[in-house]
Amino acid sequence: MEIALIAHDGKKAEMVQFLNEHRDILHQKKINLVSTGTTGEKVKKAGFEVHALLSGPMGGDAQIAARVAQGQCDMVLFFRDPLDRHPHEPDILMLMRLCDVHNIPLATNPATAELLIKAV
Ligand SMILES: O=C(CO)COP(=O)(O)O
Repeated sequence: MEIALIAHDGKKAEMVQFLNEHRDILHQKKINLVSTGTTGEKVKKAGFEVHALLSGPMGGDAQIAARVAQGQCDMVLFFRDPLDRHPHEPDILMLMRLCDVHNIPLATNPATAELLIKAV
Protein backbone atom coordinates (compact mmCIF):
# COMPACT_ATOMS: atom_id res chain seq x y z
CA MET A 1 0.00 0.00 0.00
CA GLU A 2 1.26 3.46 -0.89
CA ILE A 3 0.52 6.55 1.18
CA ALA A 4 1.43 10.03 -0.06
CA LEU A 5 2.54 12.63 2.49
CA ILE A 6 2.36 16.35 1.87
CA ALA A 7 2.57 19.13 4.43
CA HIS A 8 2.68 22.86 3.98
CA ASP A 9 5.49 24.61 5.84
CA GLY A 10 3.34 25.55 8.83
CA LYS A 11 2.23 21.92 9.15
CA LYS A 12 5.45 19.97 8.62
CA ALA A 13 6.13 19.58 12.34
CA GLU A 14 2.62 18.16 12.79
CA MET A 15 3.27 15.68 9.97
CA VAL A 16 6.45 14.43 11.63
CA GLN A 17 4.65 14.18 14.97
CA PHE A 18 1.80 12.26 13.32
CA LEU A 19 4.21 9.79 11.72
CA ASN A 20 6.10 9.29 14.97
CA GLU A 21 2.84 8.53 16.75
CA HIS A 22 1.94 5.92 14.10
CA ARG A 23 5.37 4.45 13.43
CA ASP A 24 4.23 0.95 14.45
CA ILE A 25 1.25 0.82 12.08
CA LEU A 26 3.36 2.10 9.17
CA HIS A 27 5.97 -0.55 9.84
CA GLN A 28 3.62 -3.46 10.51
CA LYS A 29 1.48 -2.81 7.43
CA LYS A 30 4.55 -2.43 5.21
CA ILE A 31 3.43 0.93 3.92
CA ASN A 32 5.40 2.62 1.15
CA LEU A 33 5.65 6.36 1.70
CA VAL A 34 5.97 8.93 -1.07
CA SER A 35 6.05 12.66 -0.51
CA THR A 36 6.65 16.08 -1.92
CA GLY A 37 10.27 17.22 -1.70
CA THR A 38 10.63 19.31 1.43
CA THR A 39 8.13 17.26 3.38
CA GLY A 40 10.19 14.21 2.42
CA GLU A 41 13.38 15.74 3.78
CA LYS A 42 11.76 16.28 7.18
CA VAL A 43 10.25 12.80 7.15
CA LYS A 44 13.62 11.22 6.30
CA LYS A 45 15.30 13.17 9.11
CA ALA A 46 12.74 11.64 11.48
CA GLY A 47 13.99 8.19 10.45
CA PHE A 48 11.37 7.07 7.91
CA GLU A 49 12.00 5.66 4.45
CA VAL A 50 10.21 7.81 1.90
CA HIS A 51 10.38 8.36 -1.85
CA ALA A 52 10.60 12.14 -2.10
CA LEU A 53 9.41 13.74 -5.34
CA LEU A 54 9.76 17.39 -6.39
CA SER A 55 9.07 20.23 -4.00
CA GLY A 56 5.37 21.19 -4.04
CA PRO A 57 5.69 24.54 -5.85
CA MET A 58 8.00 22.90 -8.42
CA GLY A 59 5.48 20.17 -9.31
CA GLY A 60 5.48 17.75 -6.38
CA ASP A 61 1.72 18.00 -5.82
CA ALA A 62 1.22 17.39 -9.55
CA GLN A 63 3.45 14.30 -9.41
CA ILE A 64 1.39 12.89 -6.55
CA ALA A 65 -1.79 13.76 -8.44
CA ALA A 66 -0.45 11.72 -11.37
CA ARG A 67 0.20 8.75 -9.07
CA VAL A 68 -3.40 9.00 -7.83
CA ALA A 69 -4.70 9.13 -11.42
CA GLN A 70 -2.58 6.12 -12.42
CA GLY A 71 -3.75 4.00 -9.50
CA GLN A 72 -0.36 3.91 -7.76
CA CYS A 73 -1.35 5.77 -4.62
CA ASP A 74 -3.90 4.42 -2.13
CA MET A 75 -4.19 7.28 0.37
CA VAL A 76 -3.15 10.92 0.62
CA LEU A 77 -2.33 12.69 3.87
CA PHE A 78 -2.12 16.36 2.97
CA PHE A 79 -1.74 18.65 5.97
CA ARG A 80 -2.73 21.96 4.42
CA ASP A 81 -2.13 25.36 5.96
CA PRO A 82 -5.34 27.29 5.35
CA LEU A 83 -3.79 30.47 6.78
CA ASP A 84 -1.01 30.73 4.18
CA ARG A 85 -0.93 31.55 0.47
CA HIS A 86 0.46 29.08 -2.05
CA PRO A 87 1.66 30.04 -5.54
CA HIS A 88 0.82 26.55 -6.77
CA GLU A 89 -2.83 26.58 -5.61
CA PRO A 90 -3.98 25.17 -9.00
CA ASP A 91 -1.82 22.07 -8.42
CA ILE A 92 -3.23 21.66 -4.91
CA LEU A 93 -6.79 21.83 -6.22
CA MET A 94 -5.93 19.38 -8.99
CA LEU A 95 -4.58 16.87 -6.48
CA MET A 96 -7.68 17.11 -4.31
CA ARG A 97 -9.94 16.89 -7.34
CA LEU A 98 -8.20 13.75 -8.61
CA CYS A 99 -8.54 12.12 -5.20
CA ASP A 100 -12.29 12.63 -5.55
CA VAL A 101 -12.32 11.51 -9.20
CA HIS A 102 -10.56 8.26 -8.28
CA ASN A 103 -12.17 7.81 -4.85
CA ILE A 104 -8.85 7.93 -2.99
CA PRO A 105 -9.02 8.70 0.75
CA LEU A 106 -7.66 12.20 1.40
CA ALA A 107 -7.01 13.65 4.86
CA THR A 108 -6.32 17.36 5.01
CA ASN A 109 -5.71 17.56 8.76
CA PRO A 110 -4.25 15.31 11.48
CA ALA A 111 -7.64 14.45 13.03
CA THR A 112 -8.87 12.95 9.75
CA ALA A 113 -5.52 11.31 9.10
CA GLU A 114 -5.79 9.61 12.49
CA LEU A 115 -9.11 8.05 11.49
CA LEU A 116 -7.77 6.94 8.09
CA ILE A 117 -4.54 5.41 9.37
CA LYS A 118 -6.46 3.39 11.94
CA ALA A 119 -8.50 1.90 9.07
CA VAL A 120 -5.44 0.74 7.11
O1 LIG B 1 3.73 22.74 -1.24
C1 LIG B 1 3.43 21.67 -0.78
C2 LIG B 1 2.08 21.17 -0.92
O2 LIG B 1 1.24 21.98 -1.68
C3 LIG B 1 4.41 20.85 -0.07
O3 LIG B 1 5.62 20.83 -0.76
P1 LIG B 1 6.97 20.57 0.01
O4 LIG B 1 6.85 19.28 0.74
O5 LIG B 1 8.05 20.50 -1.04
O6 LIG B 1 7.16 21.75 0.94
